Amino acid sequence: MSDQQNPSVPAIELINVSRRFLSPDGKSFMTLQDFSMTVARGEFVALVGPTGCGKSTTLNLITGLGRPSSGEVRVMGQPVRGIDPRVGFVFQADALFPWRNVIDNVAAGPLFRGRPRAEAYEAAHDWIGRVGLAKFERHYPHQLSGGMRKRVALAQTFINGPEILLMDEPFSALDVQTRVVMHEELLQLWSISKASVVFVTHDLEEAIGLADKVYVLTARPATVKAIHAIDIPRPRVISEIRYEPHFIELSRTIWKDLREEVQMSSDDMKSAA
Ligand SMILES: Nc1ncnc2c1ncn2[C@@H]1O[C@H](COP(=O)(O)OP(=O)(O)OP(=O)(O)O)[C@@H](O)[C@H]1O
Repeated sequence: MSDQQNPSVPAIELINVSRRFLSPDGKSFMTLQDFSMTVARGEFVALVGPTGCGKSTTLNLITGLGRPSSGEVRVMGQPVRGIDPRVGFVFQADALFPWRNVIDNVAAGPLFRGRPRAEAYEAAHDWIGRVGLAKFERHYPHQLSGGMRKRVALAQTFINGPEILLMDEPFSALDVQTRVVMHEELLQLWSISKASVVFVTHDLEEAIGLADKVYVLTARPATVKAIHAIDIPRPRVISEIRYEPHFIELSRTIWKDLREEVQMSSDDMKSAA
């Protein structure tokens, strides 16, 4: 059996990864340093850390958009060498085509991948139904609410059957109630898809509610400060678990780690200003 198919080979591995950038004045600085992370197949990992520490950079290395300065990044046991069709993304900004209606947006991925038109549209119709937008197939993005656009983005991503899903603050622009609805929607889709997820967020409650593991990153250069296993049973009802004593206890413990780094990062920014 090849590494690609072997379920005991992790979906994602970052092994002692460092990433160096040049600042606008030409100085070199480290964003990630000796950063190691393993995401098992079907695992949901959340990354939290102070602003600017290197969370999006980490996702870029997994996508193949960026390359590590040292260390290794592997997807399904193989070194990352470029954009991998098994990887799906959902970012903070919508990636919807404003000139296409909902069904054309959702069908775009399979069409691009060469699926026959009738098949692509049938799958799009199915996915739009699954995210609760059956009555909105002919609407254009500007005619939808922020939450509805996110549902389209989820359908647009899951229709391609990603084995790995990278999410960079996907729900941060939504109001609190819509976010909770989207969390439940995402968990539902994820439980069916069995994708391995890396979810970047500033919101600790969001991280705990969704993830199997929460990685706390240090202030820049980011390295792993702590890994917290979230032993809350699934399926989870996000709107309810956040009031449970164990959830509050986890929040308190993880925030203790995170707070120190947020403080350090804020002090660094002030001294650099
Ligand atoms: N291509 C690049 N060239 C130069 N510097 C970069 C580049 N990409 C990122 N950086 C810098 O690397 C650091 C980490 O950026 P990154 O976007 O990964 O942080 P983040 O943790 O995702 O931030 P936030 O929480 O604010 O979204 C920042 O100082 C950023 O300015």
